[in-house]
Amino acid sequence: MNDSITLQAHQSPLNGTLRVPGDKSISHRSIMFGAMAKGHTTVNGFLLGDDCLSTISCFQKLGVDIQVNGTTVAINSNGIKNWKEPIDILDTGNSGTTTRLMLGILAGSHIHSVLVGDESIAKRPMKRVIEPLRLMGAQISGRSGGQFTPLAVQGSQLSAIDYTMPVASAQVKSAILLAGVQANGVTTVRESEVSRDHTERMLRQFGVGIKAENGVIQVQGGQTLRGTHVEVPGDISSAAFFLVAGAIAKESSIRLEHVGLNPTRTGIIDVLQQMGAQMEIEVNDTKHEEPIGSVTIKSSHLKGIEIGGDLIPRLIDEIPVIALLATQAHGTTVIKNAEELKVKETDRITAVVEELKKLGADIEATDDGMIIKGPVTLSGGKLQSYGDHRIGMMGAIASVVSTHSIEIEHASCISVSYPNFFEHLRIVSSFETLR
Ligand SMILES: O=C(O)C1=C[C@@H](OP(=O)(O)O)[C@@H](O)[C@H](O)C1
Ligand SMILES: C=C(OP(=O)(O)O)C(=O)O
Repeated sequence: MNDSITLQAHQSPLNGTLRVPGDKSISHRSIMFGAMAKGHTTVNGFLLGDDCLSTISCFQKLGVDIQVNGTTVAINSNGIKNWKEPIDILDTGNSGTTTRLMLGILAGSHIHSVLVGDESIAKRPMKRVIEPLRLMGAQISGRSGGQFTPLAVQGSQLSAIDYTMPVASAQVKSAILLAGVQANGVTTVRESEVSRDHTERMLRQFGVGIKAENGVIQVQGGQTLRGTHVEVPGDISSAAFFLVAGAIAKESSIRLEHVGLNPTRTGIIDVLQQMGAQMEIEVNDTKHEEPIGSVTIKSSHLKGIEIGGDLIPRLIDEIPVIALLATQAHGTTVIKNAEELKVKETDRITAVVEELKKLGADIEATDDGMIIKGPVTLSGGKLQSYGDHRIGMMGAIASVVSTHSIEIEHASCISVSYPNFFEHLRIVSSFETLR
């Protein structure tokens, strides 16, 4: 597919106000929980990205009535027990979240289904979800003993487990909790590093009793979800690209409004603060389950830092753009404990290092992250996206400081999480304001 995009070297100030599209993690869950619930659910600010559209199409194949009107979605369901068995495969596209959370949901249902995704999904590890689900009694088979898609799920009555997570993963945690809501008994999930907690927050919103304290989450099985209203904040993972752009471009100021500021997701803000970025944060909405606010960032003199430990799950998807940020910081930035990057849409350690090197960055891969030395003047060139939206956007943002134009190959993959990304990049580079 020839869908490359060339960005002229910008090197001028960036200015403007943006409202980034809805949070991807929350958008997925709003559809899943609305489909599981009895009654009517409305969603505001839904992300019309390819991944979330895959989630909608899977539930429509299960017979759930889902109406999309712009970024508002209405879901009418009689609960899981009334889903119909699909005669077609459920296509989860490029979405790890859809694939893994649906495994947990479908394992406890009454139906048979087959989950298939794209080439990237076929390489991503599913054993981490299948293993705990099988301990609950799930009947799942797939390639290599159920490690990879396509995966066939024969729904059955599940039993609760007490499970200690071997990896910090909100997808694994959520799959177990969503199976747990349907199981006999109390399911306990223990995490040593806290991962995003949207599932816990949203289950509460749907009327489910759930306890979460000090990394121990417990849910009693047999509870019924009740339809509700979900307000989706802007995605901080999308905002991250413009936070970095504003910090590294000269004489710039970018304001991002209506962004989700859930503390399990704001590692990027911690990193920018530790690097010395000029930033203002206002939390202006705490009436919904998820805190929402505005972040303004200005061109900054940045210094290299060490990023690792329990900060990693709080910024895992932002690491590609953080690596770009580090190329413009004074000193050395070390990113460690981030081996999970190897099993995302692509191996993001290799992809980031290879592509930033093409622009002249001083960056080297390590077993669990990367080491970046800065500041370095970035050149231009032809970059690969590897079909990975976050790698594509990292390359595009590099053009705000590069000396020559940057071509991004297969840039259409960016619509997985940020369909109007290039429009927003144009807005901040030409002083317009979007409301
Ligand atoms: O639960 C979620 O919505 C997500 C969890 C993270 O994945 P892991 O659970 O694999 O860390 C993240 O990388 C992904 O983009 C979305
Ligand atoms: C890893 C990501 O998503 P998923 O796991 O849902 O494919 C991402 O959006 O960066």
